[in-house]
Amino acid sequence: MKTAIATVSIAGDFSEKLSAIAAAGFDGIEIFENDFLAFDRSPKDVGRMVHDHGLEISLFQPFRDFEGMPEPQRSRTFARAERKFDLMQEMGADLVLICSNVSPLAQGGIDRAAEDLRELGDLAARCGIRVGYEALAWGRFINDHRDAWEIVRRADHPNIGLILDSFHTLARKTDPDTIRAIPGDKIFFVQLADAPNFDMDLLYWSRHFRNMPGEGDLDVTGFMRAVAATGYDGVLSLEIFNDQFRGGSPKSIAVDGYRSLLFLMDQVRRTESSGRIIVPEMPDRVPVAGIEFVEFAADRKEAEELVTMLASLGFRKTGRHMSKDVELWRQGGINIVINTDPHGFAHASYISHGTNVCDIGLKVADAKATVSRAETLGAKTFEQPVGPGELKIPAIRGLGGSVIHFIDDSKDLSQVWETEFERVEDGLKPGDAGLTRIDHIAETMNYDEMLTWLLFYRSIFDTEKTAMVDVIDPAGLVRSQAIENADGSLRVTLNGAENRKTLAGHFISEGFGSGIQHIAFETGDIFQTVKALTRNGFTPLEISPNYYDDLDARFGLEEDFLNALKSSGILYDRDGSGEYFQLYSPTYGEGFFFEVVERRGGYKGYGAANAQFRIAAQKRRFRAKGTPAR
Ligand SMILES: O=C(O)c1ccc(O)c(O)c1
Ligand SMILES: [Mg+2]
Repeated sequence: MKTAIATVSIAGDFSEKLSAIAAAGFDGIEIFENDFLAFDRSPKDVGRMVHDHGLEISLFQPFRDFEGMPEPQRSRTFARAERKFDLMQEMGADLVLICSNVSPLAQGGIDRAAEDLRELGDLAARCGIRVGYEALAWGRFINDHRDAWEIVRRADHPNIGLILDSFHTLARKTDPDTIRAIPGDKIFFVQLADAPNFDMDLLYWSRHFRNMPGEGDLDVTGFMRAVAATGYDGVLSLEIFNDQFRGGSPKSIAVDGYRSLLFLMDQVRRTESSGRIIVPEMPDRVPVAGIEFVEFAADRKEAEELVTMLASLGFRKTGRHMSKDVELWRQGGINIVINTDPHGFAHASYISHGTNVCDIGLKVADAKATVSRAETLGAKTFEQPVGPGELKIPAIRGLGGSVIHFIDDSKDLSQVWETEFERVEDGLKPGDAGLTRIDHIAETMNYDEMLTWLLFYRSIFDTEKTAMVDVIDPAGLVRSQAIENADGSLRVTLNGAENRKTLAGHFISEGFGSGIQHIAFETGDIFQTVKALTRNGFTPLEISPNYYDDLDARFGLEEDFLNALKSSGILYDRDGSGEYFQLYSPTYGEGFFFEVVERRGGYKGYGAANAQFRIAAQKRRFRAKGTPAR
């Protein structure tokens, strides 16, 4: 498989783009003509620069408004094409993209267009150039790949072929399986892009909101399966027009792009065996069976406050590490590790972020295979020296430089707690609060980073994404989207802050980076949990009484039930299949907090409708504590 990416997809000037694209592992680039025109080096120099980066020019594009022009524009158009062919020869490009005509002067007619292309084919052949014809979704007469193919078929010229672009096909809801009938050798090039499912003008949608395959809602996999079935084994190229990417980090956008292509092709290979597209071998997406632990980095003093909160939530200290200053706190199936050791990764994480969740452990079937897939997809592996009595646990880097460890059922890893920790009695008497497992972890990041982490989780783990929801903070918008597996044993919410004044934005700026901002524990009975928490001295976040009036108005709740919610500060939601109860801890440090949830029936969400009221309450509490208003 040869991979490429269009220069429009990435921020920076032409040479920055090239460096980022080459470093990410692509074989080639599509030179978007304006990127060349804006650059002040000759076509020859550009060709040399591309070559010096170990890349090839896979495509030069776009040539606009070609087919179906009346005279005198027609002759002008052919003269313009000839000039561009000269330019391409100097650059060392041998494939040009012609997109379907959008000019008001254009005349329709499949045969007229086919004749124009045939004539252009002769001109191109003399220059050693091939021409690919692409239907823009908003083309004046040609806006469907089936019509573009019919024109190419009738042009019947070895130098004229078809260019497919997943966006144009899928945005118009054209069945991608219609591609299966096209001979693979007449498809000269394939462009790939995904997009979120918006109902908007096609051109505007395409020019501003495309994203990497796997980041959006289009069936790019279905499209690519159909392409693979034709026997096409040419270049797969990303052509992503995206406002955010234009201002993003060239390096990280390029890395995401490469990851998205590998992810896509790996999926295609598993479902379309007749295809001829070669992808590096990797294990399939990894099913996760749950969160085995979360680890906090802290110093001893700050750990005290954290431990007090955990104890009030019903956790007990059950283990002390054999050789390090590390404690294990447990309740139900939840393991919380508190690492105050003055050496190693956790300490480094504490130094740069303050007290924070520096590490999570995921339960998987095969920890080594998990790292192998992640590594093939460009994730960074993590290792640190193994101390006396410690196990070597496979790990990768996650959000904000944190670590994700993988625990499987192999003999040593499944015994990690018994091997590395000695049992202790904490001498405390807090009652167990009935917390059973981690329902979800919530990661906060800059909005610009959200797609990166969405793709990270979706490509490595067998997970899907939920729809994006808006969370209203009094100081701005935070967008939230969850990644989850089918049985709910892994749920991660990604929360993208657009500014620093929101609770989420404040957490990022004061914690020096993205990270886990809250952890939600599950209980089987929230009212019993509240009783235990009260006995343990836990004070929940207080919610405005106005919220409960509205709950009653919306759901018509029993008076006793409503009062029970209100007196305990429990937030409530309902969907078609079940109910959801949420209780919050006060915030800790720069805005970290715990949540307790109960799901009844098949409730699927995360209480998005309640988030605004929770945030307002948290901000009120910040102010009451005398912390500056935020
Ligand atoms: O938006 C455009 O004009 C445009 C140009 C070239 C393409 O390949 C494309 O998909 C869109
Ligand atoms: Mg295109």
